[in-house]
Amino acid sequence: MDETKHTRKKAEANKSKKLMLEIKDLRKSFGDNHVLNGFNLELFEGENIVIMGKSGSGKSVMIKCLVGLMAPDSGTIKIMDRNLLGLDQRALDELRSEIGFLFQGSALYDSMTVKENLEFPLRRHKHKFGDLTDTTPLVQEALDSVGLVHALNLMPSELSGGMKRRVALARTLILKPKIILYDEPTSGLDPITSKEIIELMRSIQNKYNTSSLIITHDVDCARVVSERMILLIDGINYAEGTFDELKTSNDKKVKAFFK
Ligand SMILES: Nc1ncnc2c1ncn2[C@@H]1O[C@H](COP(=O)(O)OP(=O)(O)OP(=O)(O)O)[C@@H](O)[C@H]1O
Repeated sequence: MDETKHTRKKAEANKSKKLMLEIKDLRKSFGDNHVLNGFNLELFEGENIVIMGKSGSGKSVMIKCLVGLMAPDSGTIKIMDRNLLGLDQRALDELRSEIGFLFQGSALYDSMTVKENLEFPLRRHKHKFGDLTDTTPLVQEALDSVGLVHALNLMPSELSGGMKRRVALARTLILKPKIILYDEPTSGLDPITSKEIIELMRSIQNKYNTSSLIITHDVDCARVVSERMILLIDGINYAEGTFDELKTSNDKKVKAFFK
C-alpha cells in the first residue's frame, strides 16, 4: 500500500480510538535557549510512538513537563482527558500511578530482593490497590510478564544487565499503567539483550494494551516497536510518520537520523 494512504488509513482508525495523551503547543525556554517551540503530540490507546531527537533537542525537557517535574512556559498537556497543568499534588500523584516509567536511571535498590523492589511502588500508590495483605500474586504476575518469575528472591547484584532492565520493567508493570514512558530502553545493552527488551516491549503492549512513548536513538528499536515516529527538531514535531515513511523521506534533517 502507498505510505500516504497507509498514514491516512491509520489516522482514520485512530479517530475511533481513545486519546490517552495530548500535548498541544508546548513551549519552554531557558533564557535565550528556546528548547520547545510549539511541540504537539497525540498518543492513542494501544499505540507506541517513538520520539527521536538529537542530543540537547529537548526530549528530557518534554518528558519532565509531561510528568509534572517541570512547568512549561505555555501549552497544554492532557492525560486521559485530565489537564495536567491544573492538578494539585494529590491528583498528580494519582495520575502518575497510571503512568509507568522506564528511565535510564531507574536503578533497583541494591539492598532489597527483586520481590521487595517490586513491592515498593505498591506501597507508594496504596490508593490504587488498597492495603494488600499478600503482594505475591501481583509480584509474580509482573515478573511473569518479563519472564523472570524464578528471580523472585534474588538480589540485584545476582542479575545481569538485561535481567535488571527486565526487573525494572516489571516494577513499572506492577501498577498496571495505561501509559509507559521509556527513555532509551536499550542503551548500554548488547545487541542480543537489546533485541530481547524490544520484543518484550511489544509483548507488553499486546498483553496490556498499553500506550507508550519511547525515546530512543536505536533505529532498530524504533523500527520494531513504533506504530508512529516523531522527530523532535528545532523544538517542534518536525516530522511525523511510520518508520518506513520517515526512512524514505527526502528531507535532509530527517535522513540524518537513519544513516
Ligand atoms: N533546568 C535547566 N536549566 C537550563 N537549561 C536546561 C535545563 N534543562 C535542560 N536545559 C537545556 O535544554 C536543552 C534540552 O535539554 P534536554 O536534556 O531536554 O535534551 P535531550 O534531547 O534530552 O538530550 P539527550 O539526548 O542528550 O539526553 C539543552 O540545551 C539543555 O541545556
